[in-house]
Amino acid sequence: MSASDMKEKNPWHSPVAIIITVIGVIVIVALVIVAVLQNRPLAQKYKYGIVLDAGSSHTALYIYEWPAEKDNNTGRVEQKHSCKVIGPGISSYASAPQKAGESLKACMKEAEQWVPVKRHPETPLYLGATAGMRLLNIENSAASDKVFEAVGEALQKSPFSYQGARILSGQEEGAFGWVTVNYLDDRLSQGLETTGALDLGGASTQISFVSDQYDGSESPSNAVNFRLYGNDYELYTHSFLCYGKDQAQRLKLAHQTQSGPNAVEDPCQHPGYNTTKKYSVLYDSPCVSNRKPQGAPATFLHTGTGNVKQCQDVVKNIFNFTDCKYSQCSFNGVYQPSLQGPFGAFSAYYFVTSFLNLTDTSVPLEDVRKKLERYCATSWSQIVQEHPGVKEKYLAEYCFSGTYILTLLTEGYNFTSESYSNINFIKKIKGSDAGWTLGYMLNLTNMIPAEAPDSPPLPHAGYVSIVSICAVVIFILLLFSLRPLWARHCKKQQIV
Ligand SMILES: Nc1nc2c(ncn2[C@@H]2O[C@H](COP(=O)(O)OP(=O)(O)OP(=O)(O)O)[C@@H](O)[C@H]2O)c(=O)[nH]1
Ligand SMILES: [Ca+2]
Repeated sequence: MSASDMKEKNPWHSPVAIIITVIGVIVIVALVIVAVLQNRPLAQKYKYGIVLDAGSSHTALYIYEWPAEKDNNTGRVEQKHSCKVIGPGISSYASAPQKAGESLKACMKEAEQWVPVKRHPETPLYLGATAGMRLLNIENSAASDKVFEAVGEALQKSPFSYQGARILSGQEEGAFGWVTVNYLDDRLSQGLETTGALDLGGASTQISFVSDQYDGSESPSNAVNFRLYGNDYELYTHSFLCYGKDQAQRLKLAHQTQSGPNAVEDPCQHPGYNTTKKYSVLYDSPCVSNRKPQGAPATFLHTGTGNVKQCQDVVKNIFNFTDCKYSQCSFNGVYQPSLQGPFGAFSAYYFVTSFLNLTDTSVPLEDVRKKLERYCATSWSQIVQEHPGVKEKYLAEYCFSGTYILTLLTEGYNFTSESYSNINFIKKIKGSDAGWTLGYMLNLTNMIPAEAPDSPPLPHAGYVSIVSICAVVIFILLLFSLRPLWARHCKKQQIV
């Protein structure tokens, strides 16, 4: 037998064997590629969104980040960075609107550093204004328009995709705060019992929670309906304009100055506190402007007596607990269903309680009151001496703010000694600030689906295992199918 004959008759060179081998190799390679690529977590690429929270007391910028794939995944949006704008809130620039725009520039530049350059044009940028601009709009809508114009001009110059600036309604502010807290806690995606949200700002305060008692039929204006991840939520929410802590302080002082316009002896200030204040500043807000005493002098002397019980009585005066046309109310004739579930309390609730070491709500309410009593009774000079790094503006307010918070929670919202322990004073959840901004962005970018997303039937490791097993089985079958050819080949070799 010639060498060429051998080559022709060699079963390894028969067309069937070659086809089987080629197909086998292709199938195995294809399966391995599929196993590796299928459902594989791709190299992480991120998308970004920016929200400016134009509050009454200041503006803050938040940058959010999430993986570019699977936007709908639970709890995947995280706060990457925040920047506090230097200066007051944008509503304070009513007489110099241009400065409102300029004040945002430093934080906008910072945002450019935090978001990768190639993502700039596709990154949405929103500005939401809250109670400060609501009040300015009531007082002087032309001035409020000018502030928005200036702010819009400044933001349009940024490389981001500017989506507009607007005033949020109190309802939106409350509802988006609730979405943020529950999203960050992964409660929405898992259909768990939700957490109520308590937000205390400078000019307004919000309460939002789900109650079995509330279906929106009584006081429909307090209802917000959501369908999120396949679950329906009927949320109760209310925003009290003028009951943020700065405006509440004005309401209280306005009440106090009614009885003697030259001086206010204030139980909510520390003994020894002594400052001359301008009436024009105190009454420069629609929350109190109609209460200015006739023929009041230009200034009044504000002194402290540091008595928490009397402070509580003065604070109670700013609430109306008597008028209620509903089955039950919080205050000022506003309907509120019975409190239910845990609550997250953020913004000034947290600033104040953390300063006063009162964030532990397992401490009985009576002990909390006693602690506050001791704090308020401490002389102003001692307070200043003990807190050298703290801004005097804040320092002068903690006695009032602590008393206001306890009064608002217990007398206003009807938290009892027992339900008080359901409150968690929080600043951040898993690294993201609690507040309305994240909920606002999730809503505007449609990032929370109404229906539960389809989860893959198997995790990535499961796909790889199954495909590997298939590949091994096919390889074994291939070997078996080639066995007769291999046997014939060996036989021929022996003959030769
Ligand atoms: N003690 C303390 N107070 C703060 C701090 N930051 C803000 N505040 C005060 O806490 C109150 C609430 O602050 P924010 O939650 O920022 O209020 P805002 O968003 O400007 O106001 P709204 O538009 O009513 O929501 C205001 O009286 C602020 O002056 C802080 O770091 N420490
Ligand atoms: Ca706020």
